[in-house]
Amino acid sequence: MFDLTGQIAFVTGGANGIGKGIVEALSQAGAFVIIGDIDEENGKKTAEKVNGQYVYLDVTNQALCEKVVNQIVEEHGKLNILCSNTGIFPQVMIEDMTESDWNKTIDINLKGMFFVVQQALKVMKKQNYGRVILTSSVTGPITGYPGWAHYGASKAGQLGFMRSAALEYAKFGVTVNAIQPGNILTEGLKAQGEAYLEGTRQIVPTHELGEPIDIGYAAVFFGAKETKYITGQCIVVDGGQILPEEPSGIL
Ligand SMILES: NC(=O)C1=CN([C@@H]2O[C@H](COP(=O)(O)OP(=O)(O)OC[C@H]3O[C@@H](n4cnc5c(N)ncnc54)[C@H](O)[C@@H]3O)[C@@H](O)[C@H]2O)C=CC1
Ligand SMILES: CC(=O)C(C)=O
Repeated sequence: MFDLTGQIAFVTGGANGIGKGIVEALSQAGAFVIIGDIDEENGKKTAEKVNGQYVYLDVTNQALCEKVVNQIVEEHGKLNILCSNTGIFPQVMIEDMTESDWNKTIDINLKGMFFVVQQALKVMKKQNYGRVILTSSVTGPITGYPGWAHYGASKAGQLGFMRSAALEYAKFGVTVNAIQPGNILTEGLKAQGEAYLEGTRQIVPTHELGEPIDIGYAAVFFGAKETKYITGQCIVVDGGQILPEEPSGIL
């Protein structure tokens, strides 16, 4: 079950953090994984670790997204799985938020996702097969957090995009699904500061932050040929963070 041997997978933002966890899980399941990231040093290291491949990719560059996806197909003959995972989450309160703050987060998280997914969907439609997996978040679609209004909007926007994409491509054997991580210990999350991390440990029922591989296993599930009848859906991977109705529900 869930054997990805022979599958070609592309993971954006795969050099570090959650993307790296996705790369490792897909690779463990047998896929050949290509990492697209602006971080060349760590991208190459991660690729080496899984006997995969690194390619420079800035998801805000539409022409580059097209070129990279086409190069993957030229070199490997196909693209079975796309994990659109790149994202940033700087905190800034609404009153202080500049147009540039807003644009940067939306450009990377939402427009960048569109640029990559659009190219992959074209290829997958021709193949009559594909698995597109977005890394969204609980933040935006389900929860909020001070300083993450632009971020939450980008992550909720991804799910809006996903539902229409799932409908447009269902008859071509392509599924489009999303993972909604809670708090996963990555460099990006560490940048929020120790007080944030400790506060979060207290409100997650497991009292632990997630590991990148926890998201990777959900990506394997959505990436498998067996999950062909699931499209336009989300899996929350958050250690139960969004469940309690009030604080005494956290034991
Ligand atoms: N860490 C967490 O708790 C959560 C993270 N997420 C989402 O998971 C995804 C990954 O987050 P983390 O691993 O925590 O972040 P991270 O900051 O640890 O890693 C992000 C990766 O994206 C790459 N990247 C940044 N800008 C790029 C660009 N323009 N083009 C290509 N690559 C670029 C970075 O080089 C890095 O490798 C993001 O979409 C984030 O919103 C969602 C929920 C929770
Ligand atoms: C960064 C993020 O989406 C969190 C912590 O939910």
